[in-house]
Amino acid sequence: MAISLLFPNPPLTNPHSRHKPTLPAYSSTCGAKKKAACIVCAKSQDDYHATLKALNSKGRFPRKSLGQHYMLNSEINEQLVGAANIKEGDLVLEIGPGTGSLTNVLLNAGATVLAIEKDPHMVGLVTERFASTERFKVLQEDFVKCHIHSHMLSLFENRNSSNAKSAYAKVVANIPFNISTDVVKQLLPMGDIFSEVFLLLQEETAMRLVKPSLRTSEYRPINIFVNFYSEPEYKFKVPRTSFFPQPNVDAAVVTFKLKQAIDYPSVTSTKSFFSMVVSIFYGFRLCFSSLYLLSLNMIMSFGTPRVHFINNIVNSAFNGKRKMLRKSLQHICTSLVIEEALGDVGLPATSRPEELTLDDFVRLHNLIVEV
Ligand SMILES: C[S@@+](CC[C@H](N)C(=O)[O-])C[C@H]1O[C@@H](n2cnc3c(N)ncnc32)[C@H](O)[C@@H]1O
Repeated sequence: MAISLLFPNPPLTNPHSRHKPTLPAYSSTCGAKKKAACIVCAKSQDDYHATLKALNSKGRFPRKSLGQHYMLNSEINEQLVGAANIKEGDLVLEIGPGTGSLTNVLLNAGATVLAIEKDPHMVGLVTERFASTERFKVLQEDFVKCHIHSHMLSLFENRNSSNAKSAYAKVVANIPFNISTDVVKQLLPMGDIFSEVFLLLQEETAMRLVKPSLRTSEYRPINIFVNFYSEPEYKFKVPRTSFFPQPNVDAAVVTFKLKQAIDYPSVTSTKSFFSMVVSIFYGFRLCFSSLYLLSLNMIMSFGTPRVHFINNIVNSAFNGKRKMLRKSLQHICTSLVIEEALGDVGLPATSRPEELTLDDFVRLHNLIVEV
């Protein structure tokens, strides 16, 4: 009883506050709907009380630094798993399982789930919760730093091939909002591993990634990146009241259908293409050999060169200024050559980066950059 006074539903107390109330033991029955029943405990349902009970069992409070906003609405988890069309035998990567509410729905759909969770207490919680199934594995790692490509490859190798339905895995996750861009940048170039990525993101981020308009300040190099590697789609809005603790913003589910390397836009070099995109947007004067050295440096430090290289390029791009292309590309060739190339692409000589589509960037790159 006391717990509902401390955290009325919807919660009035901010559990991210420094003045944390003590959580008393919660002892009521959960009264689950059969649809969302846990594969371990047929009565469990991941609603408000079950989530508090789970956190309480480990003496945990949601941590803001880990973006811990837990999903209280099983219907949304069902909708997310339904949108991802998860079937028996599918291999799914989940980032941040938390108390395991989404994991539970994925497992119930017949998936084998690899979860990456940073918080050791949550790792303990889901390990116990799903101890009875061999279709669940959790690694205590920071997703931003982990070698997800090699984890997935070894999972594919160890998978019982008779059970495997697809040569590709999917990503289905309610991720912490603060690592959204890192997750997107890391996963989208992995079309050799994943067919689709389904993410619950902050709604504003979802709109920026999926529906940026040309000629607006929302249009950025990350949009070129997203469309280069995937076909993004906005699925549905998730109101902030679905989470505990309630965030200050609404969320949305987006999907990225990953392209195979053979379907990437035809550029002579991915490296020089993204370098050029950044140069165009922000007028950097780094020559490609400097960028190449930078990428070698990253090979040494991180081990996954291509992704981290591009991460760096796109990250840098967020901080710059916008200029006309004939100015920002002067370190590559003369204004005259740039104006001619723009003409060949069918664009005015005064074009600015936010006026170019992905296809325009590709054509321009292939006209002016000698690799
Ligand atoms: C928004 S909560 C979602 C929890 C759960 N999936 C749900 O729907 O209720 C995000 C989860 O990601 C975990 N997390 C935060 N940062 C992480 C990181 N860098 N790598 C892996 N997991 C992380 C948090 O501990 C938390 O469990």
